[in-house]
Amino acid sequence: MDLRYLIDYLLAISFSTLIFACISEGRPRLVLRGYLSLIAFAWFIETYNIYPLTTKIVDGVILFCSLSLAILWQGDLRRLMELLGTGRVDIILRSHHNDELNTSTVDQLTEAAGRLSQSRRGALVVIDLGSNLRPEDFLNPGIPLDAQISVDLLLNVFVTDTPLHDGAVLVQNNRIRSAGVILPLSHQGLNRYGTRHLAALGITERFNHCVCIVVSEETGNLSFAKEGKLERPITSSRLQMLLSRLVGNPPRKITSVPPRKLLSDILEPRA
Ligand SMILES: Nc1ncnc2c1ncn2[C@@H]1O[C@H](COP(=O)(O)OP(=O)(O)OP(=O)(O)O)[C@@H](O)[C@H]1O
Repeated sequence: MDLRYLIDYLLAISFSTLIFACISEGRPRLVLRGYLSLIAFAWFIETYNIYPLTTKIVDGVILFCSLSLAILWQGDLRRLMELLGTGRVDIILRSHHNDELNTSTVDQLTEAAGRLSQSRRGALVVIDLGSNLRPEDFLNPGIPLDAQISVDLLLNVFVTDTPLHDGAVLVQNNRIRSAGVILPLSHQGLNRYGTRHLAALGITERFNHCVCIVVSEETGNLSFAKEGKLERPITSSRLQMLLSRLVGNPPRKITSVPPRKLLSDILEPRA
């Protein structure tokens, strides 16, 4: 066999395996399997070139499927391009986050969030768990702090009318890297959520290995964003449990701060 063909087959198999390795969810894997099978079929009939009409039809179907997938997965494709463009191929290949939280960070974050919630002070904390977030990933990278996490510091940052309270706090490697960070907004739920919550959705739908804690100024409710989904309202014990899962330790019992539920939250759509 021609060596070029052998290299071609090996490259095609490696590339397909790589794509499958990057997609962990069941349904997208099935869709991709169907799409790749179609491409293999098209290649087969084009190679022998004896059925010109069938070739044309299969080409048309592939074009249609490619366009449909581009529309269906536009968010994922954009994220993929962003990661490739910024040279972070390792994040695409990594299936598990490896920048884990430590228990002290979980305690400090939970306590600060609970106290901010009780005093109805709006807050947004992004926790980078291996996405290796960089200044270019934000609309505004904010002010670098590189400080040890403490409840007092978090409470201080989110005091209204101070320069840093607007925007998010970024936590990386169990330290506060920066504050006043302006995150990209999500386009989902535009008339359901305010900008603070849309910012939490925006960053977590672009980067899988990061989570957000949101404290609503309006209601005092706590929310937790992960993979572009928002869980709210949650109690601080639930928050501790969610964060503890990122450490890998079972949660310890703490005094629960019940979420305040407003009728507007139950009835949903917000203007
Ligand atoms: N893109 C962003 N990145 C980070 N923080 C943001 C962003 N947009 C808005 N915020 C923060 O959210 C605040 C405004 O919150 P807004 O009331 O619009 O949203 P919300 O989701 O309704 O929150 P809340 O329930 O606290 O009112 C701003 O003062 C700012 O601190």
